[in-house]
Amino acid sequence: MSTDGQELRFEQTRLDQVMIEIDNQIITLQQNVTDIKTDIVEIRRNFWDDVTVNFDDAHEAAETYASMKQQAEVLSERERTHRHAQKQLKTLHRLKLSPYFGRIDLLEDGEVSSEEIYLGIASLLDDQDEQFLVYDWRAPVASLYYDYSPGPVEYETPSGTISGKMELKRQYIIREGHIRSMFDTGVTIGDELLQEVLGKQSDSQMKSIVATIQREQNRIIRNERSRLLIVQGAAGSGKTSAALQRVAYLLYRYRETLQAEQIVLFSPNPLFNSYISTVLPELGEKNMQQTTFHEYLEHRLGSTFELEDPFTQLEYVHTAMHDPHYKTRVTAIQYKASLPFMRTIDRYLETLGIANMRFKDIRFRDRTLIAADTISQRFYSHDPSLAIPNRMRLLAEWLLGELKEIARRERNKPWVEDEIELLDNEDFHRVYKKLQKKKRMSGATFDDYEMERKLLAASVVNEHFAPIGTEVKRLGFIDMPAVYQQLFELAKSERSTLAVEAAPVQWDAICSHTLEKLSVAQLSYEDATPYLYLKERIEGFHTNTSVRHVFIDEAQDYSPFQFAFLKKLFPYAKMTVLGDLNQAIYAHVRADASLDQFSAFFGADETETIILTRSYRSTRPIVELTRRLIDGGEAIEPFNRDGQKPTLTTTATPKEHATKIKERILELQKSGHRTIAVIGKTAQESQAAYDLLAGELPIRLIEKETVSFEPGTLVIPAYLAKGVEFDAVIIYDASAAQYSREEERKLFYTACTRAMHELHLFSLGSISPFLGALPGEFYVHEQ
Ligand SMILES: Nc1ncnc2c1ncn2[C@@H]1O[C@H](COP(=O)(O)OP(=O)(O)OP(=O)(O)O)[C@@H](O)[C@H]1O
Repeated sequence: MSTDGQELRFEQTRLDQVMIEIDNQIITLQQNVTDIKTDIVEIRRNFWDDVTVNFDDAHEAAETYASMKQQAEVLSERERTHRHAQKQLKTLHRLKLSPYFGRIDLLEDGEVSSEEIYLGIASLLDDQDEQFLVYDWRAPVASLYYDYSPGPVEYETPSGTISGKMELKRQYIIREGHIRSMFDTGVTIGDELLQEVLGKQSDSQMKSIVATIQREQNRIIRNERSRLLIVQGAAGSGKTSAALQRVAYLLYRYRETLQAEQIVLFSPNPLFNSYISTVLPELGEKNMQQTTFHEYLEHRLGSTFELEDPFTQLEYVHTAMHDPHYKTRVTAIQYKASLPFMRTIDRYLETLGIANMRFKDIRFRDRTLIAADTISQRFYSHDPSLAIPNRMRLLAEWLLGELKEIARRERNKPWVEDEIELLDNEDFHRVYKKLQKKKRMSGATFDDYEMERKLLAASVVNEHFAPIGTEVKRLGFIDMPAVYQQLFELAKSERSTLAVEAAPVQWDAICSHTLEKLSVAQLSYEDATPYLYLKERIEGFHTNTSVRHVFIDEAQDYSPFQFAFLKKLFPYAKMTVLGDLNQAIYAHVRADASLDQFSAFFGADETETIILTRSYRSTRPIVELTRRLIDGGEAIEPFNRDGQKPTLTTTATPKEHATKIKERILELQKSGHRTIAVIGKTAQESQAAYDLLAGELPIRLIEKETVSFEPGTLVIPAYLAKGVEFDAVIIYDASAAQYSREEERKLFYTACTRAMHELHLFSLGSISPFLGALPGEFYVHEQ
């Protein structure tokens, strides 16, 4: 229902007043900022003038120190105030663009008149600092706006529940100081506003959704109780959006204790990182830490192995069906992702506590200083009831002591003499000074030459031994690759005492294949987490205790093994995992997997699951088609936004195929779409598509290394398009040749659900059975 002219005038007048207030505050604050800056420059310039420097005696030195400290404190207080004022100024400028988006009139129980509460991206107080002209959308009272329609309401505050009656709920679209439209809304947050927001052209960056957060999404954003929050949501249902607004909410709610650095988001790929990077700054918050699971693995394992990335693994799964090892590898991918495999490693660790731990010789100049056997004997001489990492630490201490002894003996070796001859003047000078100091200190007289030689020898040896010591401190004497390799050797041998839990029938072949890879220092993606887990259990877990919240987006792509690992890694963090099993594209995700598997990690009491079924990204006709591609798709509700039906074009030859796609791209460009994506099944197919199209159109190929994209036309493999969206999507080849195996269904679904306004499918030859199974009414078939 739209409101009448008088109301509109009232609202515009109020808005004008708020705009004037914002301008006034900007002017005052700007002046403040300039003054503080002048102060800072002044303090820096005169820092030493205002400090009395005198080091004549201990008392004067202490005075000097105190005066310097005081001056430094004044400076840092001014700098803090400056940063704070700058932040406020930025907030005011953001408010100026659109001071608020909603209003609720709340009559609290026991009050005689209602309060008009305006909601925006930040709070704004009047010039007396008394009345809220705008409330931050994260304030407790603001939850009413998202949770209720007019009528009886209640909300939680830190001091208890407040109840009352909501008499009005209104929404605005404000641009440059003018109310462009306003609606009084009912149950959901205005369809009109959502229609307007969702109907816009996409960008290469995600936008914030604070003005139109839906009730279910609000439950995710404001959830504070659960240790583990699981969000299962259809494609385009706002999982990522809810996650990001949740970060903003947590930073506001716990602003005294929580820093952005204590929140980590695991995202599906580097491109996605840049896609979402502007949302939090837009909301006036710093970005949380962002990484991909692979980046983490790489950081921990990169130099030991040639580490396969998940996209290469995916590429293999979708292109190497004719490889004789294919079945073995796919089974290995699934098994190594499982908890039975983790438990097998746990059992292996128990056996290592008793025998078979693998060590490296500590070597120097082609000589063994301490043999692996000696290290092993020492390791097993420790009390076996001590945890392995503790025994390793004791071992490292012992080795450092041994090395010190060896270093002392080493000083008389001929190579040391030779190196001394090669030393330059500076080294001699350094030793000479040391010698003088020693003499002064001891008051002794000794043979300078003899002493100098000794010192030089010690210095030469120490320099060579320092890296060995560092390596020992890093526990580099453990032969980790051999320990991991041995797991497969032992598990394979028939006499093995190591029971492999739930071993697949191809286990022997898996062992042989894994050993082959390891022998050339290659670590497959499926081995990376188990390897790191084993390493951590031996060396001691590198837990991160400062992180308070971990967000895992696209959680369906994480294996139980990886999730268990992450839980150990962040022992004090609450977890928010968001996913959609219909978009599970990795081979390690079992067909019967469910996000509920994660709940076992924390137990039912500490876990909450929220299901999002409404899809906002795509138009109704697109959702009508895409939801029929998957099992259980009838539960997905399209948001009622109209648009063209998807099209399907079948072509007979590659030439015709390329021509038709080119024509379609040109049409889409003409009709004003900002982002157009040609989505290939794999990198291989995307490269082929790019080669065909690039000569005649301005088009960009997105590869796994690409970290950001600009609006325009691009070719992208489906797995890199995960989490991202485009105005128009062209499925490069929706033929049976590309998408017919069950494993390809989810990849196909993921690709199609990237479209916001238009979806065009092209098929070279006969169409995919996934499409063939749909009634023709869901797309327009073009020849
Ligand atoms: N409440 C909302 N108001 C406005 N836009 C919304 C809302 N919820 C979701 N959207 C929009 O819908 C689109 C999809 O949202 P988002 O990417 O967060 O979904 P998702 O569930 O993470 O999707 P996917 O799993 O397919 O990657 C985005 O353009 C987002 O801005």
